[in-house]
Amino acid sequence: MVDKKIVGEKAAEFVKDGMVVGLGTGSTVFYTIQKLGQLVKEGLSIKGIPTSVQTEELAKELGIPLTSFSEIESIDIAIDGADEVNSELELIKGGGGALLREKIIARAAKIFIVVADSSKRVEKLGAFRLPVEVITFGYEMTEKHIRAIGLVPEIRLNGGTPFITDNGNYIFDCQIPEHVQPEMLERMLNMIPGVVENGLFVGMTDLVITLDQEKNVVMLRR
Ligand SMILES: O=C[C@H](O)[C@H](O)[C@H](O)COP(=O)(O)O
Repeated sequence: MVDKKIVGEKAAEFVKDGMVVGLGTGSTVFYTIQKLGQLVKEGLSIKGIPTSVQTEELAKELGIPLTSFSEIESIDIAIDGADEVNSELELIKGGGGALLREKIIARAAKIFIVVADSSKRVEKLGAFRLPVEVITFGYEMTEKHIRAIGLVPEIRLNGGTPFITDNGNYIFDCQIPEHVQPEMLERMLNMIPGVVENGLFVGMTDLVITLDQEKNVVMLRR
């Protein structure tokens, strides 16, 4: 909890007056958003673009002005959490089900910052099952195709029924093969009809804000 707060709040230092800011989703970036809410109250002028309904509600509660893609040309900075980060700054995201909007916003951002306590740092991606967002039509067939490329998918449930994303889709949480290149897997999955997006973020992260064993803030750059 404390670790998430330290890295989350640190990221707010990168946000400057006048910026359009991609607001991520989850319990780490929660602290960034809280801090930004405080700075806005103190006079910081920014526009947020949220990656989920949950974050939109939080930002509204905190008084952070929001914008949308119909009003902006680009995003100056996006800040988000991650479920796993490797040494190449490749990520698995989507534990909270927000991966699709998160990837759209990360891709649109000039700078993409990840806030991740040390528990998220891994040598190899994959201990955390990879979230894959699929449309509901034909999802049984989509599952077979995902299985056919070597993954072991399991539909995400919420109280016994399929979890529904903010976009009205389902999520398969997938065990991924032991020796797989994240970039190749990201592409292969997105070629399957019915797959909308997957939680591999490759070549997108500019900076990871994390902690070392002594709890000092560490910046990992690409
Ligand atoms: O869909 C959720 C997002 O990808 C989150 O950024 C990710 O799950 C990390 O969340 P947390 O900071 O709560 O561990």
